[in-house]
Amino acid sequence: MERIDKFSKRFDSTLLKATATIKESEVFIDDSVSCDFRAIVVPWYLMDRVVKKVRGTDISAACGSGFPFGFETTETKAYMIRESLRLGPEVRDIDITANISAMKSGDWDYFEREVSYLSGLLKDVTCKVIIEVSYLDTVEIEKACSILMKLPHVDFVKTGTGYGSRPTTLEDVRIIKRVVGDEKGIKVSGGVKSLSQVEDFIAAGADIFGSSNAVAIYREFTEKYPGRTDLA
Ligand SMILES: O=C[C@H](O)COP(=O)(O)O
Repeated sequence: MERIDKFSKRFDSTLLKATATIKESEVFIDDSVSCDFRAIVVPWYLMDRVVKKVRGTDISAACGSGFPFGFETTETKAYMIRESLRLGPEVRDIDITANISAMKSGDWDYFEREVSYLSGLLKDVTCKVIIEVSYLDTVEIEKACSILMKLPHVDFVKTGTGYGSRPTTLEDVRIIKRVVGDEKGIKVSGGVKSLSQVEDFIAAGADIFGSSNAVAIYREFTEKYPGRTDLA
């Protein structure tokens, strides 16, 4: 797991709502760069703009594969990964959405085969797998995580897309943490809106966050803890 020593580096700052415009994305990218977040995510067809803006920094231009339901064929998802990596070395993260239908069907062989293949394409890039916990029961979350534990190139279990049926809960994170321990990181995403939520999630085992509200949360942090670089 990567070392995090700065609060801003806990955030993948995301703008993925359906109505995101080019202008809004450009302002969003500039604001996110100024906060020095871990990564920036905008609609895929605009990711080249992120790549240009983060060049020369350690901010990652993070791309998705199969967002937001994971329904594409495995080869289509592999193509999305290869296309993303072709944007440049600034793409240091790929967030793969696992096939939610396969998980709900109990087709865990498909889930494992697909994620194993796709994560294998990402040996030098951080690989996160979104399991969209809002649609899973406890047993399904545990099953998905136990499979991800077997896959060496999976770095993070990611909880959601922001398009699920509910925000991630503390209990979701506790369930994941019980299975993955310190072997995999946990990225909480979907409904993360405030600093107090972030503090509670970290206490439950979360490491990093995907949020469309990262700029506001970062400002809340700097106001609440002036002079601090990270949570105690
Ligand atoms: O993948 C990250 C999501 O876009 C986060 O969505 P949200 O912060 O709007 O819930």
